[in-house]
Amino acid sequence: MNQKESKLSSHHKQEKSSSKTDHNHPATNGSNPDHHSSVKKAFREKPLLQRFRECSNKPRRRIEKPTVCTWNSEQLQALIKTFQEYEKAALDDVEPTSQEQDYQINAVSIEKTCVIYDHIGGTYRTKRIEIPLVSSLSFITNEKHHTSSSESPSLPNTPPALLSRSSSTSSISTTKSNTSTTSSKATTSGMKVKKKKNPFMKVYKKLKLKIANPEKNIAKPELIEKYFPNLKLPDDFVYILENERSSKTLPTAHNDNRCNCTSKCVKHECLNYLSQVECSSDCQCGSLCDNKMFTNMQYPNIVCFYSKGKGIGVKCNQPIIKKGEFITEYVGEVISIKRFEKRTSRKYHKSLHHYCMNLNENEIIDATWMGNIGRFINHSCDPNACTQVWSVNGYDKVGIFAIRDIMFGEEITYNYHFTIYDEVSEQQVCKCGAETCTGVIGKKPSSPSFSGSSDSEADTPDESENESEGSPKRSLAVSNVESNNEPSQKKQKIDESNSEDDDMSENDEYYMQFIDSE
Ligand SMILES: C[S@@+](CC[C@H](N)C(=O)[O-])C[C@H]1O[C@@H](n2cnc3c(N)ncnc32)[C@H](O)[C@@H]1O
Repeated sequence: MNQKESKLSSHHKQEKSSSKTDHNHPATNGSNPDHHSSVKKAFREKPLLQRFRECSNKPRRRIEKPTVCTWNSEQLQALIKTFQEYEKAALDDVEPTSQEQDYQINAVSIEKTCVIYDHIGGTYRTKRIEIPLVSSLSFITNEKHHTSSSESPSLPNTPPALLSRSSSTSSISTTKSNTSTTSSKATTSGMKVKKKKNPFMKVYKKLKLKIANPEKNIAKPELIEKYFPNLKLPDDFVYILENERSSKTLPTAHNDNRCNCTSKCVKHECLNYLSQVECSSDCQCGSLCDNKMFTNMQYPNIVCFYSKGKGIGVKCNQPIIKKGEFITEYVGEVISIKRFEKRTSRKYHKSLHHYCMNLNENEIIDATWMGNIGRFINHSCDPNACTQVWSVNGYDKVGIFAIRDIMFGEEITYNYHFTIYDEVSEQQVCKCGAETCTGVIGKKPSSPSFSGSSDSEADTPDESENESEGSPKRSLAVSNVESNNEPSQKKQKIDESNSEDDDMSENDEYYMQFIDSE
């Protein structure tokens, strides 16, 4: 315990013992008015110097107004580091046990601002952090820490907050801030080891963003842990299970999607399956229907990993994924072409990675901000998987299927058939490493404006091949589904009466803020 802390704790002890005496001793009973006035009188009669000494010796609680510091998002990492160091120092004072644990520190901003509020050696320090909306931080340290048997367990109803191992010497709070950055109201929070709450749920609820049913559609932390065993989910990304439709597309009628199977739908035999249509819930084969891969999310065991030079990738985590097997759906936000063009022209210029996938002639799947494991699958010029558009309950969906056997540990890839949709953007350098690598991902369309059409020809290398590794090229691109798997379904109707595509959606506003805050 440092000097300040020991001083403080002795003050507290004195204070505690004196207050105990005050309340228990009949002569000092605070409810006795005669006693009060006689004490006051005696005090007043003492010489000034003695009165002063008595007052200054009296233990006083230090109440310091928290000072508010503003932190931008870049300083956040440093802040967390400081905080971790502080935690380590504080923990040295705690009785050690043999326990070794991993500690997770989380910070989630609910409304732009998160306040870290800690208390060291009797001094309060409050730090306000400005984090982009719906941003979370999650740091897992594997360092050995001493743990105290008196360590408090998780605090159940705490708001998403920066969590740390704390003792009585530290506390952390989150704050709600509307538009003002100066007024803040701290609420108490506490430490927790490996908190299992899903932070995005609260964030999304608070911000009223367009996730129609967050309870149902936002993945549970367990699932995220499964897919990202040694990686952290990007801070600005929400893992969703099904497409979110911000475009007003109506489903096509699908009650005529009855297959001819009599007792059991078997893949490659079921007529629906062969025409890339998933059987609906009213399939006569009931629970024996084997053609509900999208709805039942029948994905093999796959995981994300760091794929050198390409960012995050996805690999096979089971002995084999058989040729033809469904791997995953490409899930994201389904938006109209118009909205896609707006977003790309205004927001995605700075993006290093691209997550837009052509769905049909009206719609794009944008997995930039929300999506599933499908959005992490990388491109290869010699891929082992492909994309197909299927009709699922009247809606188009993109599935990723194995085109050959994929063995354990092998990276799953498909050919993006990227279309670069403006004249200024550069093509991305391809680092797939295949013998047949064309050098770049996709090529520019002949027309400068985005047509949404698929370009399935082999990509051709150009002078960008010689681009140095250190300066990644930025491009604006959209992936295209394999041309031989063009949507087999009926055209989907846009609900004209309710189309708001010219307006900024709530999500768009959020994205703008996010980009602006970078
Ligand atoms: C759909 S994302 C794939 C996931 C991405 N790697 C990530 O970390 O989020 C597509 C982006 O990944 C990168 N990428 C995918 N395949 C690549 C490849 N073969 N070579 C270089 N970059 C690749 C590109 O930046 C591309 O725009």
